[in-house]
Amino acid sequence: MAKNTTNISKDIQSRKDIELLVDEFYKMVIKDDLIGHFFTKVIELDWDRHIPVMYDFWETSLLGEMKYKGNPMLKHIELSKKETLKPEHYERWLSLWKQSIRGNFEGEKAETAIQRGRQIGELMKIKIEKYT
Ligand code: HEM
Repeated sequence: MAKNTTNISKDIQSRKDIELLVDEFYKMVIKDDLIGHFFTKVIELDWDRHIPVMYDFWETSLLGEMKYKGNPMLKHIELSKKETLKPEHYERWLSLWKQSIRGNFEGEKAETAIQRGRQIGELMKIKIEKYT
């Protein structure tokens, strides 16, 4: 059998794994024709601040380290007031999230990460419709 030279077949287990995942995700996001501009034009993100927040968010969600203390719903309600978040935006977000997970990890946490992304996205859609 060919030697596995990638880290596929390894589950998400550490902060380092989360960092790799989030970095891979954002590499795709900023180039994306449908949602990239939310991060580069609608909000001119301070990446040095935003990226560690995302590491903390996913570390909290997947590894149970209670590092993230923000309110993502509120952030996206405010975002959607600037440019409406539509179903196709959530779909693309989820599709990129899935690609970055499936391309790098495999296992229980990897599946949980996909489920969480989907569930939180669904919840955002409902809340944003209600509050914008
Ligand atoms: C339509 C899809 C989405 C778009 C276009 C989007 C875009 C953005 C943008 C532009 C920000 C920065 C907001 C700011 O700092 O003012 C942000 C923050 C964030 N997003 Fe999303 N997002 C989407 C979906 C999601 C989903 C489904 C999740 C979670 C599973 C998520 C988690 C977060 C978190 C945790 C933050 C950081 C909030 C904070 O600073 O405390 N996003 N998003």
